This record gives sequence, structure tokens and C-alpha cells, in this order.
Amino acid sequence: MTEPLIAVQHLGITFPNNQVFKDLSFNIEQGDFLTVIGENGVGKTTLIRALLGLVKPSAGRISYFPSKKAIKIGYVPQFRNLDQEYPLTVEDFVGLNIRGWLPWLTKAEHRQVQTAMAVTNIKKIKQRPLGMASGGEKQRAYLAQAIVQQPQLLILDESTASLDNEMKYELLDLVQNLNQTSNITVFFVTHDLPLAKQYAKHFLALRPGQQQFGDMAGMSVDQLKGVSNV
Ligand SMILES: Nc1ncnc2c1ncn2[C@@H]1O[C@H](COP(=O)(O)OP(=O)(O)OP(=O)(O)O)[C@@H](O)[C@H]1O
Repeated sequence: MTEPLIAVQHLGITFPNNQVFKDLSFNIEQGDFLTVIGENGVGKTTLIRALLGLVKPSAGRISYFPSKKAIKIGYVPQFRNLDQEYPLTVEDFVGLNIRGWLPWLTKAEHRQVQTAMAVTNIKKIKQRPLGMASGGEKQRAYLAQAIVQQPQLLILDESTASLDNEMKYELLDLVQNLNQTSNITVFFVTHDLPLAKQYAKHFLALRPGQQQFGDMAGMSVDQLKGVSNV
């Protein structure tokens, strides 16, 4: 059995007048490609925030192995079309995740930026202002920024929403490659069931007050019906 990277046990999260999770349990295994599906408002973003330590559980716990400190998490947000005037070059944007706005990088850090751009196939546009890049290139720059620190866990938060089909599959091919060759664990939140079916190993289907966890390949017709209207 694969070791968990993160174990969520009996998690409860309650906002004033709103209990989002009552008793949520699942593991994120090392090297997994886990997709999280569920209708609007069921708590997907809240779950990500809890994994990042930004929301405190009201019950249960989230355990990190070997420790919370040892696990770096890369985050790829939902695609937002940056303004054409956005001035940072693709390279500077990717480097932002190393030292924020400080421009000087060590040689090793510079190499990390070059590697992240090579892996995500944006090296040839590294001097281009990010605002002038295409939608797919922008999203690949977000992916490069998320992996520049070589995270153990990569969270994709509806990152393919509003990308066209070709760009979606291009992005997910890159993510799958990272998952398979660098053993980066992937936590992929999406509404796109066909995409999830193609790439994910496991699924977590969230519904109000309940959850289902299982093998993506073995997802039954009933389970499929349950989440296919999301
Ligand atoms: N800080 C907060 N305070 C109070 N309620 C909150 C807070 N954050 C989220 N909620 C509520 O918790 C519920 C879950 O929200 P969340 O954004 O996690 O859902 P989601 O599944 O990500 O939705 P979507 O698919 O629309 O992005 C919603 O009812 C939301 O209004």
C-alpha cells in the first residue's frame, strides 16, 4: 500500500451558520493523481484552503507526512486572462515564487526557473511580457511558477476552466508528465468529468453531507451519474 502524503481524518469545517464538512476522511497518497469533483458551493475551495492551513478545522485533523513543514505545495489557480498590459516577463513571473519581488536570484535559483520553464515548454517565450502570451501559455506560466520550488504536492484549482479543449489537454499532459516522472502528487479540482476520467487515478466526489472516494477507472455508472451533473 502507498504511503499517504496527507491524511484527512473526520474533518469538520463550520462557518457561522454553515457547516461545510461534517466528517470528511480520505488520504492523498504519495504520487497520486487525485481529482476532486462536486457541485458549486460544496466546499472544494474550502478544502484546498484547509490543506494549505488557511482554514482551521472545527473537528478532526489533517496530518502531513513526514511533517507539514516538509511538504511544499504548489498552487495553480483558475485561469484568469491577465491584462495585456501586465508588464512582467514570463521568466520574471515564474521567478516570483522564489523570492517575491526581489529581482536577484542565486545561480541555483536561476537554474530552477529555467528548469520549470523548460518542463512547461515556455522557454522560448521567456522574455515576452506575460500579458502578451496566449491563454495556454499564461496557464503554463502559472504551472511553471507553481513547480519552481519543486513541490511534493501540486494543487490545481479548476485551472483548466475557461481554457479551450486543446489547451486543457496540453496542460494536463504536462501535469501528468510531472506526476509520472517527478512523482509530484496531484490534487486536481475540476468540473470537467471527461478530463478527470482521462488523467486521474483516484476521485473524491463531494456532495452535501457525504463523500465518495475511489479508483477513477472503477467509477461506477451510479457514481458517474451522481457527479456528472456538476
Ligand atoms: N470565509 C467564509 N465564511 C463563511 N462562509 C464561507 C466562507 N468561505 C466559504 N464559505 C461558504 O462555504 C461554502 C463552500 O464554499 P466553497 O467556496 O468552498 O465551495 P466550492 O465547492 O469551491 O464552490 P465553487 O465550485 O462555486 O467554487 C459556500 O456556501 C460558501 O459560501
